[in-house]
This record gives sequence, structure tokens and C-alpha cells, in this order.
Amino acid sequence: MQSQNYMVGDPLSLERIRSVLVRLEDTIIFGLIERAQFAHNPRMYQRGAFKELVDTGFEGSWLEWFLKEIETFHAKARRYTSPDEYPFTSDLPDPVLPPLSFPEILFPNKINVNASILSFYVRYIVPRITRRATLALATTKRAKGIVGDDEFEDDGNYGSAATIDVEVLQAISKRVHYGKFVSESKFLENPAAFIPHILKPNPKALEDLITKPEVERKVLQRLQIKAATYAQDFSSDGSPNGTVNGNGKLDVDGVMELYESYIIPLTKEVEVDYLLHRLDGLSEDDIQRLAHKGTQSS
Ligand SMILES: C=C(O[C@@H]1C=C(C(=O)O)C=C[C@H]1O)C(=O)O
Repeated sequence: MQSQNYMVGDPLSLERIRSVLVRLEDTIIFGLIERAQFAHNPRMYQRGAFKELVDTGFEGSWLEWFLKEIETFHAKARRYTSPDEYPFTSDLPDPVLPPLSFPEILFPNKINVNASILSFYVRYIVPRITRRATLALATTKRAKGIVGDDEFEDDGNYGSAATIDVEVLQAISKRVHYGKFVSESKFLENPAAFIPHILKPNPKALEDLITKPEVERKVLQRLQIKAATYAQDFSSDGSPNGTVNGNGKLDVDGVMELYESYIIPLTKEVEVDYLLHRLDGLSEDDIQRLAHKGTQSS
């Protein structure tokens, strides 16, 4: 499985890299709209809750089992040989296809923050964006005289909801790990600015160098407009009919929180971690050449 994203144009053009991040906003927002159509279904995220049904000995959650099964197949199709694809599952099988020759764009690294992504998605994002569907379900069940709070958050759509969860998680993972391309681009633009804080590790100084407040402000401004627009319902002639009491297909504030509290900070964490290891294994001469190169690639 080959991602063409970074294979077209200058792979380290910051403008082109950012355009991929912008496009992933749509993928993530529409995935959240789809997930918001189902109830929270907390059982899906409880480790061991389905262990008598899934693989013997698998101690993970329903969602983690879905990830393992889907990523096992995708690994055989060489999805994770691409430098912009990162699995949530460890110990995946080797590809059945011969390796593709990817251009060596990123400095060799083993950064994978998917465990953090899975944690914040399950603990904070799913409960938040499924509130409306969960409330509607509880109202319906109460009207039918069904009692038992734990039932109120469960519509039984474990397969559909997990399928969408995997798609959203893969899009968030790609977006966050694209921070490596951002970092490589910024590093090669001005290696001398970064090298002192790598040789004498200073994560704060590196974070200050990669942080672009104006870019972040525009990301959040664009997201708010996109989420509010996509959250609307549209009448049969295509005209937007807004939202009812601010309730559209999606919790717009939830999307903003996802980016402001999780996606952007984690992207910057990836950028800084990538930079901290950017000189690993290089000789003094290599580093000196980099320090004097400026905007040429190393
Ligand atoms: C991704 C970049 O690096 C940082 C992270 C950003 C983000 O996650 O949206 C935006 C700007 C920077 O603070 C970038 O410069 O485009």
C-alpha cells in the first residue's frame, strides 16, 4: 500500500507538507461526523470485555482487536513500509509484496506516538463527540421503560463504530507523524539554529524554534469554519439549513478541543523528538558540514 502524499512535488516543501495537514482535517472531521452517529459504546474500549469472543488469549479491547486484525492485513500489503504510515499494533507480519524503493527523506527514527493517540481518543474524544447520539439513545430507552444506566450508552453497533474509530485513528496518526516531515523541512532550512540544542539537548528551545503561533491560529480558525459548515444539515436542494439549537451532526467545540489540546501539541512533540535524534550517528565533520549548509539538503 503506497502513500502518494509525499511522492509528488518537493517532498520537503513546507507549503506542500502543510497542504497534506489541511487535507487531513477534512478526513478527520468527516470521520468524527460518522462516529458521532453511534453511541459511546464504552464496552468497545474496555480491555478484555470480549476476550471470550475474540482471539484466545487476546487481552486487549474490542477496538484494539479491530486494529490488530486490520493492521495485520495492511502490513502484509506493505502499508507500514511507507514513512508516512505508523501502526498501532506491534509485532505485525512482514509484507507479502516486495519492498518499494522510497526516497530517503526522513532521518532514520523509530518515533511512534500511536499509544498516546489511542489513549486520548478513547478517553476524551469518543465520549465527547458521541454525547448527542448517546443522549438520544438514553431518551429512547427511557421512553421504552428500559433501565440500567450502562445500557444507555450502548447501541450495540460495535463493528460499525470500531471500523470508523480505526479510520479516524489512522488519519490522526498520519497527521501527527507528519510532524517528522515538518521537522526535517525546518531543520534543513536552517540547521545551524537547531544543532546547538540537539548537541546539548534542549527540548524547550527546539519547541520554541518549531512553534509557529500564526500557523496554529490559522489551523484552528479554519477548523472552526470547516467543522461548523460540515456539521450543518443540507436540504434536498443542497442549501444549508444550519443547525438546531447549535446541535449539528458534530460537536464543533469537540473538534476544536481535539486539535488544540491533543493533535497540535502531539505533532509538536513528534517534531521535537525527531530533532533531538536528528544528529544520531553523524560524525563531527557531517555535523559541521550541516551547520554551514543553510538551505541546501544534507
Ligand atoms: C506543523 C507545524 O509545526 C507546528 C505545529 C502546528 C500544528 O500542529 O498545526 C502548526 C504550526 C507549528 O507550531 C507547521 O509549522 O506547519
